[in-house]
Amino acid sequence: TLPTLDLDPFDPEVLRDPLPAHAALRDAGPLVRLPRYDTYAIARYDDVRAALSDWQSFESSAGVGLTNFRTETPWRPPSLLLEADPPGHDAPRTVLAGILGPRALRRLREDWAADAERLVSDLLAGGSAEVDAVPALAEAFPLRVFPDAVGLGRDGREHLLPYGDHAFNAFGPTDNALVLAGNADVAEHSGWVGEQCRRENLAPVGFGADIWAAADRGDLTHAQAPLVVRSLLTAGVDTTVHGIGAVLHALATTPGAWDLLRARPELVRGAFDEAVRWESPVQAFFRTTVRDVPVGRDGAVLPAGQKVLVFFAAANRDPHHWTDPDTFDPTRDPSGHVGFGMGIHQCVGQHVARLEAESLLTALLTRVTRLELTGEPVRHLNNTLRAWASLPMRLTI
Ligand code: HEM
Ligand SMILES: O=C(O)c1ccc(C2CC2)cc1
Repeated sequence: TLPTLDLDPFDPEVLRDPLPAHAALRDAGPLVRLPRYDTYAIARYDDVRAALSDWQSFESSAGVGLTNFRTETPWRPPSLLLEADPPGHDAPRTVLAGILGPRALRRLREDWAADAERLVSDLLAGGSAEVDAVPALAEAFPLRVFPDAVGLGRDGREHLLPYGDHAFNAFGPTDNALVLAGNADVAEHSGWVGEQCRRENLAPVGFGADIWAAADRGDLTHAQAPLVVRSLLTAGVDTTVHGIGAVLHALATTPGAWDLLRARPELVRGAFDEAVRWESPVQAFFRTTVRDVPVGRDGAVLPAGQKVLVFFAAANRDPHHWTDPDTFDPTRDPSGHVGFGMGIHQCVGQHVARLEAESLLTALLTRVTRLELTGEPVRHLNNTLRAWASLPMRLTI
């Protein structure tokens, strides 16, 4: 029989410190039963990679949360990328990959660097500064550059973070406290987000306009276009906010890391990916088995029609794959990490995330000689996101 853990991965205390639970899952075996939710978990690096690469056996179109779209109603119309499989997944993915690809982002590099310098310069106008790096940097920078890059209007942008936070909570159990708390305001946030996806509400230049132009070219249908814009608004804000929070926390708490990056700016992009590996802002997503599928090499078989939680975060700290996995090492080569996923659903916005982080970190590294915590960091709990609510820091010039 399969190893079983009476673990609730969505328990607030597990969300606050998931590392012991991830270690227990890896130690228990390649496939572990979680009877709490009548589901399963895969946490070892090799088995996570295998599951993510085998989209035919592990589908996304039944949803990547606990809710099984085959038998339950999703809280919002399913994503045409995240909650779709080939062939339906193919066109929206190809369109977004072109719009968010490294070449397409070249035109943003200069503006985002200048905007990061302005943000940092304002922050340091009075010399060294004590800030909460979450609102002042991790939230402020993405919310300055990404809505403009999408082509959103000025008003209502305060809906973006709470909408995304609820969306990420809603991948968990829909009756848990975090989801219930979010239900109160979700209609308002969701209504605003839906409005912004309409062609007439998007600027003539930006990712949104590019999506509608793809529909004009016939690469998408016009009915699909707003949902593809919605994907950007759902996936593109909270993730980068918490990715930047993670790398700032990692740099402030790893002796010598800040000095190293000031001396070797070519390490900046790798350091962000190392932070995405180390912290895994997106912790885990579900898949649903299409057939009975073997997992691991000890004969375990996952029955068809089952939801299984695929733990990116646990794989990213698997000692059988990574040397000294719990250490944030900006000189490590983090390639192969699954913090952006792996396979056909691998993050299509990863280049946007990297450019945002690189722009802000470069502006900070140029001006700040020392980055340190001045108080206890505070976690922001979410069913899917690993996040900081507060990072009290001193930026010394
Ligand atoms: C640090 C920041 C980010 C992290 C950690 C992250 C993480 C991920 C992960 C783990 C997946 C795979 C989901 C799966 O396998 O089911 C994914 C997919 C996706 N991400 Fe990101 N993401 C980030 C930033 C972004 C940004 C900035 C955008 C948009 C501009 C974005 C848009 C998407 C979309 C649309 C998908 C679905 C791709 C598909 O299913 O083909 N992400 N992301
Ligand atoms: O397509 C979407 O709506 C979507 C929502 C959330 C994500 C998470 C993985 C970053 C990705 C896509």
